[in-house]
This record gives sequence, C-alpha cells and structure tokens, in this order.
Amino acid sequence: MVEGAESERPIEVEVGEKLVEVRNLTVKFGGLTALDDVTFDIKRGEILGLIGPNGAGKTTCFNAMTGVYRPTSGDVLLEGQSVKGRKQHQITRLGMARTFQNIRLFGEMTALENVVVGLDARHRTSVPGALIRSPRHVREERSSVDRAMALLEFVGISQHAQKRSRDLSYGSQRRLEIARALATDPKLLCLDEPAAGFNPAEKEDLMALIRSIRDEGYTVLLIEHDMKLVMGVTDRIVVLEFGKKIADDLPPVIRNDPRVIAAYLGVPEDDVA
Ligand SMILES: Nc1ncnc2c1ncn2[C@@H]1O[C@H](COP(=O)(O)OP(=O)(O)OP(=O)(O)O)[C@@H](O)[C@H]1O
Repeated sequence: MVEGAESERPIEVEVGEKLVEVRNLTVKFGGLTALDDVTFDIKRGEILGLIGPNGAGKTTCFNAMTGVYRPTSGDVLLEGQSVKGRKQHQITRLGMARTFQNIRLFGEMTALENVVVGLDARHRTSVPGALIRSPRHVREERSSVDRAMALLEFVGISQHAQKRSRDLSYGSQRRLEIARALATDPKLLCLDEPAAGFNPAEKEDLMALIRSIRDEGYTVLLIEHDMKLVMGVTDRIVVLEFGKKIADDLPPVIRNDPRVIAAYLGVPEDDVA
C-alpha cells in the first residue's frame, strides 16, 4: 500500500467485474472515421493494453473516453454511468484519469505542487472554508502534502519534490504526470504511451511501476506502441487498425494472431489469412 495514500473511495465493483464499457464508439473528423464502432470492456483490476499501428485511433479512443472529444456516436460507461455530455473535469471526478502523449505539467510549479493540484479535485471544504482556513481546510491541506509526497515516493521521484517540474528530467516528468493522475484517486488510469522516448532499461522500469500501480488495486488502460513491452505488462490486449477493433484477447493469443501481425508488418490481409 502507498503509505499515507490510502484510497477513500468506496469500491463498488468487485475485482474482475466490468468497470468500463466502451460501446459502439465512433468518432468522425469530417470525412475521416478515426474510430469506427469500437466495443470493449475493461475489467476491474486489470491492465488492458490498447495497441495498433500509427493512426489506428488509439489516442482518439482515449480522447473520446475522457471527454476531450465528443463521440459522433456510441457511449462509454464507468460503473454503469455514462460519460456522455460530461466535461473533462467531471469525467475525472467520476473516476477516469489520464496522462497525455505530450507531457502537460505546470512547469513553474514544483513537483509536489503539481501533485497537490491533482488532490485538490477531491477536497471537501467549500471556498469560504478555504478562505477562512477552517480547521477542516487546514487538515485537508496538511494531508494533501503528505499524500502528494507518498505518491511522489511511489513513482520514485520524491527526491525532486521541491524542484520546478520544468527542471526535471524527461523521465521524471513522465513519472510526475502519473503521480498527478493517481492523485485524483482514479478508478481507471489511462496512460498514453508513457514510455515514449525512453531507452529499453527506462521502459522496463516504467513497466514495473505500472505493474505495481495495478497491484495497488488500480485498473489501467495503457496505450503502447512497443509490442514487446505491451506483451510483458498487460493482462489483455485490444488491437485497433484503421479505427476498427481487429482483436481482443490475452497477450499470447494476440502475439500469434495473423491479423495483428499483418497490421503491424503492413502485410496485406489476404496474404496472411
Ligand atoms: N483532431 C483531429 N482532427 C482531425 N483528424 C484527427 C484528429 N485527431 C486524430 N485525427 C486522425 O484520426 C486518425 C487516428 O489518430 P490517432 O491519433 O487516434 O491514432 P493513434 O492510434 O493514436 O496513432 P499514434 O500511434 O500515431 O499516436 C488519424 O488518421 C489522425 O490523423
């Protein structure tokens, strides 16, 4: 358990039950169908990999799930609740947190402050409570700092807590993004290519962190380009190609699926089937 970082959220769904249902999700940009009638579930407690060649629709899928894009049709349910029509911050509150392919931190704020911002989404004190620094607000502030430190420790960068985030190394910034997303106490953590730009050793370290996040009881949706990497860390994999789902199975099955191999190698489907 992350010390001082215990979850306050009631666990409403048993491990292994459906946490998220992506239903017939379609996103069109003008004439281009970036995501085409995609349906899959995410079970509580699993690491689900979302893979596919460049332009397959992975990020579009994330964006439609987390309120960045409004789906053209279809829906996404989190514990049975639709995210339709909700704004990004409302979806975060519902329990979906994400990182971005391009790091988005508050560069002038310290690493610690960046995580406290994520925690603020959960505060219970009112604005007047904050203004008069009510005992509850002071208590929440103190526990925020403790929890933020615990999260920085968990992702392995607590020694940089007081550094401005823009001064952190690229790898530490990626870890900080994950800590900030965890601060919102998500039911689902969506990671968009968190190991992009890492060398093989750094990638392995990050995958170990993602595994330990799952072991803490979080559910993870992971976009990753590197097939080998994704095979080693995920419990199940959904494969997209040209906006359509072409496979949804366990990693060893995906590895040997001719359609997936063809999609990755660019071999015409007829030659593989
Ligand atoms: N805002 C947008 N406006 C127009 N087209 C878009 C937009 N976002 C994505 N697309 C297009 O939708 C398709 C899917 O893109 P998306 O970024 O979801 O793919 P991806 O699988 O995440 O690819 P990558 O691995 O390169 O990140 C691509 O053809 C892309 O050019």
